[in-house]
Amino acid sequence: MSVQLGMPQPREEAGPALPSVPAARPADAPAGLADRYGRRATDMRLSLTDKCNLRCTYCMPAEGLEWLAKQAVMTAEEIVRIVRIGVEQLGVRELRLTGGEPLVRHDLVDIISALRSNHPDLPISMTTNAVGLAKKAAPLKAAGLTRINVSLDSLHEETFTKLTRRPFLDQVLAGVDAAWAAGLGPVKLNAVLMRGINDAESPALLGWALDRGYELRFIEQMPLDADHGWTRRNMITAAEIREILSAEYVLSADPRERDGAPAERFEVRRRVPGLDAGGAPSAHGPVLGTVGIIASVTEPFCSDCRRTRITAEGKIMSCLFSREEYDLLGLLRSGADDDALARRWQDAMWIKPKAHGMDHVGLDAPDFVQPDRSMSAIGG
Ligand SMILES: Nc1nc2c(ncn2[C@@H]2O[C@H](COP(=O)(O)OP(=O)(O)OP(=O)(O)O)[C@@H](O)[C@H]2O)c(=O)[nH]1
Ligand SMILES: C[S@@+](CC[C@H](N)C(=O)[O-])C[C@H]1O[C@@H](n2cnc3c(N)ncnc32)[C@H](O)[C@@H]1O
Ligand code: SF4
Ligand code: SF4
Repeated sequence: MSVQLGMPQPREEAGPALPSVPAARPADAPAGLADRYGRRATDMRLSLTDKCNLRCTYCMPAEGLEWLAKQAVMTAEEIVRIVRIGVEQLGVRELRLTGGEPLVRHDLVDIISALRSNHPDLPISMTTNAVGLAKKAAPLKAAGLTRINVSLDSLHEETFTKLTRRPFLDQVLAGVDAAWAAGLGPVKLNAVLMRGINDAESPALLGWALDRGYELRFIEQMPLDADHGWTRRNMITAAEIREILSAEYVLSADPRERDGAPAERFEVRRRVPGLDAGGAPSAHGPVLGTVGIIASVTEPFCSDCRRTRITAEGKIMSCLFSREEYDLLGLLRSGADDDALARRWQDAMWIKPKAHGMDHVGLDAPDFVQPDRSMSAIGG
């Protein structure tokens, strides 16, 4: 779909009317990427590609999903310029590279080197499925990548293959270890729990991660799958996750500040028979590590959201569930200067929805409309 410069680009799907004409950003609006609800985005999530070599059931369809044309995707130079504007003019304080699968970009190492040379102190992390990471972890570290998050839903080949529709578990495990060995820690792992598929494996997956010093996070499935198969009733909730884990572990609030993070962190101790019925942590059980729970659906964290997203084709998405996108790359390619690009970005962020793409919280609300893009195409 071609995009008109300066105009919000409504998604094409049928559904309830889009929000009314956005309020203009007032002249006295706070600096940076502020919005109408008093939040300020300092965490930039940039999608390097819409392509992926896995097809996770909660994200992509089994087949199909046309890739963007090569010329529609931001080049390395364009990415570097957009990040520079974000950091130098708009208060971006951390950068997350995502996709699609960032590792499928052949110029990934060059992009990271260029970003690092412009921004010596910027935390630059990457979220990846780790297929092919074993060979690339050391070069990525050398180029200046700070740390890495890996998606790993199961340690069982059959379950892994069922969920990702590809038989690459060994490669992913090798990638996780290589990331650790290369110094890309702390290594965080993401597991989306799917009822009847990998939910029962969650305590074992946690034990495996704790043994190795990886920080595992369990994620509530969001309605961002290309197949539109998500239902509120079928998803595994944060409360259920805590319940499943409590058979083997005692979780207690991590005293560290959450600081706008999607994951609520818990310290983990092994459950010792004889603990009180409320599961109070045993004075005897040592803390084995932490686990995170990302409860976007049942315990949303939108009121403290600090994220701004740029899709692989250079569109600004103020929210993961935005139904409106603003074209930054088109403006850049038209010859606009940095100030004009910064203003466009600020305008787009000013009208960031309150939560979940709407003016109220609720992925299960009757007026929620699932974006027609899958998570892979938005940039998770
Ligand atoms: N609702 C919502 N969920 C998000 C958003 N960003 C990420 N998530 C969810 O959080 C999960 C983990 O994201 P990651 O890319 O690993 O990064 P993170 O947890 O945000 O960041 P770190 O803990 O700092 O590494 C994703 O798989 C999504 O399910 C967001 O903006 N909104
Ligand atoms: C879209 S992927 C992109 C990066 C990389 N391909 C990966 O899988 O890590 C980013 C994150 O989104 C998560 N994700 C994808 N679809 C999701 C959904 N429907 N609900 C919740 N998280 C989802 C994945 O588990 C992954 O951790
Ligand atoms: S983008 Fe990430 S979550 Fe989506 S299919 Fe690829 S590996 Fe799976
Ligand atoms: S759903 Fe939107 S507002 Fe809520 S945390 Fe995610 S990006 Fe932020």
